[in-house]
Amino acid sequence: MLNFFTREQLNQYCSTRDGEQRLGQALSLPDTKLNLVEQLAQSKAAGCRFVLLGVPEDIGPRANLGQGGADKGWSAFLSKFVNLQSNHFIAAGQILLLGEIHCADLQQQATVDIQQPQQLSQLRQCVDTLDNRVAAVVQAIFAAGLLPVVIGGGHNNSYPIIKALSQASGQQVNCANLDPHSDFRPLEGRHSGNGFSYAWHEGMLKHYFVLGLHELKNSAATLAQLQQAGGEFCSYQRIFVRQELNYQQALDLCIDNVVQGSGDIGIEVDTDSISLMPVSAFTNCGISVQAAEQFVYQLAKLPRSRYLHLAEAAPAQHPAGLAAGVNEAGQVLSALVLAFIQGKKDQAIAI
Ligand SMILES: N=CN[C@@H](CCC(=O)O)C(=O)O
Repeated sequence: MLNFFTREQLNQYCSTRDGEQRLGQALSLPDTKLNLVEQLAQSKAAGCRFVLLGVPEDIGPRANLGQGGADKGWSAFLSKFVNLQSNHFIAAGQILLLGEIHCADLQQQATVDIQQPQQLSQLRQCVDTLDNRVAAVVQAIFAAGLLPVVIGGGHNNSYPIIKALSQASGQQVNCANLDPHSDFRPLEGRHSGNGFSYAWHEGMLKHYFVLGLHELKNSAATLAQLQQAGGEFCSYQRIFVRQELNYQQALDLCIDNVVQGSGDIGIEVDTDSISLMPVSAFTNCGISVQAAEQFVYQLAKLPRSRYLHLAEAAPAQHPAGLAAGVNEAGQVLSALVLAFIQGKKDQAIAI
């Protein structure tokens, strides 16, 4: 249920220029003769640290009654990332461009009328099927001692990633989530709004902190359930409207929360936290790209942070159209991946 990335695909994204080497020309690609476990072991032995994995789906946001388009986030990322320059600022050889979760069949099944309860329930079943595919591949990456960077699709994919990390590490996972939404909606069938409530309900999530939560984009029931689970947050309004603390102080609260205990740490970014980002739930009342980069960078510096997940980018939702959306989403996603790689390079010895 994983499609390895091929040289032919890469050539479609990567433009070359004499005298320059682009990231796409320097990073590693899988050997299609190997199976996933063999590939990951070989990559690890060859000095790889980061594994790029795409999830080209938007069934999660649609099963959450939201807008589609998150299936194109991965390709937008690739179109920008592989054309960045390869130079001494980045160890491109440490990056494996693994491929993408096979989603085409699920995407095809997802042309349903969500107003019909039975069809909505079918769509949520498809998300459940997707969960199993994502969890299996991500668990293999963790088991190989590598750091997955999961891009594209809805925020529903937080659940299988947390599950994979919890199973690979044998303990509950802590998560820092940059998001206006807590994604702690009821257990009503899987979708992009309940990845963390499902993970908590199944005993896989321990310390959970939402940075930049929007006070009026979370239902009273969701907030009550979050509180009952011991989840914490620092709201967008506390930081930017009432100015009770500054962004760095809020980020420090987040870090202090997720370093508790001994669990591995997940770095989750719903890109709908970023102002003007083309996403399923568009906002112009969000944070800056630089603030999101700082979130990723500072959390990546923690030795126990084990993955980066970038969700919800939906290029077609850009007000100026798809081409502008691909440009914007591709650049922002690339910047956040680079912040993660930089943070791991500057990682502290131990916390
Ligand atoms: N992952 C996003 N979750 C949001 C989506 C909101 C929207 O689509 O408008 C939520 O469930 O509230």
